[in-house]
Amino acid sequence: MTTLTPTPAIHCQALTLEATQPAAWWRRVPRQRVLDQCALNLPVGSVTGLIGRNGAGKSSLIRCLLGLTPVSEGQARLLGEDSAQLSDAVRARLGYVPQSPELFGWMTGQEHAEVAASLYPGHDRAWFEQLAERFALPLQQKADELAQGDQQKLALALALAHHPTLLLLDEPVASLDPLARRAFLRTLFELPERDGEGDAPPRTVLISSHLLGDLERVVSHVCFMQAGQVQLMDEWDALLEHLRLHEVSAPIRHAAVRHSRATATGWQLLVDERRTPPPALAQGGRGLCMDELFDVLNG
Ligand SMILES: Nc1ncnc2c1ncn2[C@@H]1O[C@H](COP(=O)(O)OP(=O)(O)OP(=O)(O)O)[C@@H](O)[C@H]1O
Repeated sequence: MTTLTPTPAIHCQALTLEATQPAAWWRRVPRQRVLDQCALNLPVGSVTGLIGRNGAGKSSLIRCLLGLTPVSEGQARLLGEDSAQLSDAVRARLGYVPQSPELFGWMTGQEHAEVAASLYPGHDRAWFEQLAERFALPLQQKADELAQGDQQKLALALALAHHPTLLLLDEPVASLDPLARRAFLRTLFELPERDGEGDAPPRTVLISSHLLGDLERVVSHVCFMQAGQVQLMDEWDALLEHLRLHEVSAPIRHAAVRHSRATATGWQLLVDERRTPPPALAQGGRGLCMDELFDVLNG
């Protein structure tokens, strides 16, 4: 009997984007590749935090996944279709919020909703208005007159209003105040249940953010990026359970050591207990929160 593997919501392999401009003079090592052989497999219903330092390649990856930036090599698939040739049916199931909201400055929130309704057959006006109320968003004001955070809220409400099956959010909460951030993250969490009713597939979310405390509360998976590469991609609960930080005097090379870095007093090793560590690393060590893991991976 053959077992069918469900189609992932996002799949990419060997995704590479060559830099089109010369490397900046201030970079010590000229960067030829904005993305370098990125591979991802995000199951339907997952909420994945995309994490990395400024310039790691998060926005570029999201744009390549969406087919907005043509890749130099490799392939990406969203909801089972090639990103470079998405059908209208798949486009109608996507929600995207770019880092800087793309709004029409002269139009009010209500007018934006009318445009969204003409583009997305599934646009749900009542849900859009509920979201606006939840985010305390003034819908009668022109986008140009909205504060930066309110512009971001409008972009979020518009992206959520047609109940997308797959949401790609590029630093969606960076300008939101703590109340609005909590309201948004609560909404994000509620959505799969809401759409899980009936026959609708659960929602998949890829969200980039530097607010790791927030991400830690909502994600099922994490993808750490560094210098255009996927550094670590896994289920967050599995990393919490199996990844341990060991402080040692000398580095140890072993398949269980996922990352090592020198410190002032010795070495820090990130050890994955699922890979049968050597005796010296089989016990001890300590678990890490997302902030600490970020520090170790980028230190
Ligand atoms: N077409 C291009 N040619 C050359 N360099 C590029 C190109 N596109 C992006 N870059 C550079 O690649 C790097 C990755 O940019 P990107 O915006 O994807 O990073 P990011 O992880 O989203 O950063 P941030 O957290 O600051 O938003 C940056 O240094 C950017 O300037």
